[in-house]
Amino acid sequence: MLDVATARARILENLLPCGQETVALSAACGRILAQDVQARRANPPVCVSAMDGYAVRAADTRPGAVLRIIDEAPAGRPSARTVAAGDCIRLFTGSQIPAGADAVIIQENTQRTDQQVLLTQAVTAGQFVRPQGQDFAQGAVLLSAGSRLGPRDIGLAAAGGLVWLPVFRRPRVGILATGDEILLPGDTAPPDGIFNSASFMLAALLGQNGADSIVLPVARDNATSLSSAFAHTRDLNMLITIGGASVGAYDLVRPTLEKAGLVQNFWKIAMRPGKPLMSGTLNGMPVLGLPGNPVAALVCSLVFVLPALRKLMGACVADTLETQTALLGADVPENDQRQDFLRATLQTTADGLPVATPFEQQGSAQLNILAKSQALIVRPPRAPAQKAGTPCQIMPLP
Ligand SMILES: Nc1nc2c(c(=O)[nH]1)N[C@H]1C(S)=C(S)[C@@H](COP(=O)(O)OP(=O)(O)OC[C@H]3O[C@@H](n4cnc5c(N)ncnc54)[C@H](O)[C@@H]3O)O[C@H]1N2
Ligand code: MOO
Repeated sequence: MLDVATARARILENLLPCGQETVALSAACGRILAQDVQARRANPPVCVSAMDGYAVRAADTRPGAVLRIIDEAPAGRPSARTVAAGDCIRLFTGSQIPAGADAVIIQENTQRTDQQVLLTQAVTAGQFVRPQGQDFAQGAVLLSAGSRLGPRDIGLAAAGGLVWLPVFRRPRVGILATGDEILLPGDTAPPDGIFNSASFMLAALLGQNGADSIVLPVARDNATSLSSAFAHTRDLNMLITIGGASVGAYDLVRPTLEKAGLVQNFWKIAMRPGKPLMSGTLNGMPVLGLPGNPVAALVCSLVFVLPALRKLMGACVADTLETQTALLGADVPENDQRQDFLRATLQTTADGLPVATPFEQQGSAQLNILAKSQALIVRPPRAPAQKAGTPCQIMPLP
């Protein structure tokens, strides 16, 4: 059986971003930038005042100096006058600094009498002046291709005068649950039916991570139903199947996909939960066949589907699984040949160290325990028995 790291690398190696589109600033948060973005103008575009006060020539200022107020220039209404020796212009935070002036004296350090102002202090050249381009110059690269746009990036792009941003398309990911026993939540018959938890869990996870996730109608455990479902996947960027991946007589997903033209990349990996994972391409579209046990489907989604999605979105993906160090909160036994992903709670010691305590029950159908877990403890194949307090690797759960 393939190890987890090799399986991950083989899934990621041939994936390409889904193409580009432009979106308005207001729709760009969370998207991945497809090209570098340059400022259309400098910020600030001209020298502006950082305070409410008077534009002056620093050389004219000293305690007791009296200056003539020759104009008033609110923000957005620059003065056409030039500040000559002995002059000043009334201005406000954000006002353009008028010609001739090189500093701003704040109004608290002045006493105004009609058209004159008495200074109580001197100021130095440049005081309270925001120079043109202080934040960024015209043409400066504000945002780099491949970055995920957050609220602060949107603010920066807006400050640079951008209206539209080039982003990678949101990958369309189809989620196809399979199984004769699978019901929509809310259905009542048959009484032994299993509610489709996995599709809704994965749709939420993928939607939260930038995909357009499409929950497809459940396919039944027969070749006719499965082939008809596969026929409707042509416009997807990735297909995720759930269930029917193992070795039972009704596990028909892989054989039916093969009849439809699947080129198999691999099937079965040394992972718990997640052993029957399958990877391949159907007419060029990446396909991941996840195990039906919903906890296995979720763990495989975190380890394989999310990195694949990031690659389809044009984002950077680390070469290896990203884990953090914690201390074991309980003894764990020797591991077998499968890399283990144990559901665990997280606490913090008085020294601020994270402690991960695995649940006693680790069933791959136990969604209640999954929902109460905060992390997965990642144990390599053949890890020896370890005592509580030993360092371990964890993946925090979203
Ligand atoms: N003889 C063997 N049996 C099994 C093996 C094996 O190696 N030899 N592997 C086991 C492992 S590991 C897993 S994981 C499961 C995976 O099986 P399948 O992918 O074929 O999944 P199903 O049999 O279709 O379903 C398993 C289980 O999950 C429930 N299920 C399925 N889909 C959903 C869904 N969308 N939402 C909620 N629950 C779902 C289904 O009812 C079953 O109970 O195989 C082991 N067997
Ligand atoms: O490894 Mo299977 O994937 O849950 O039990």
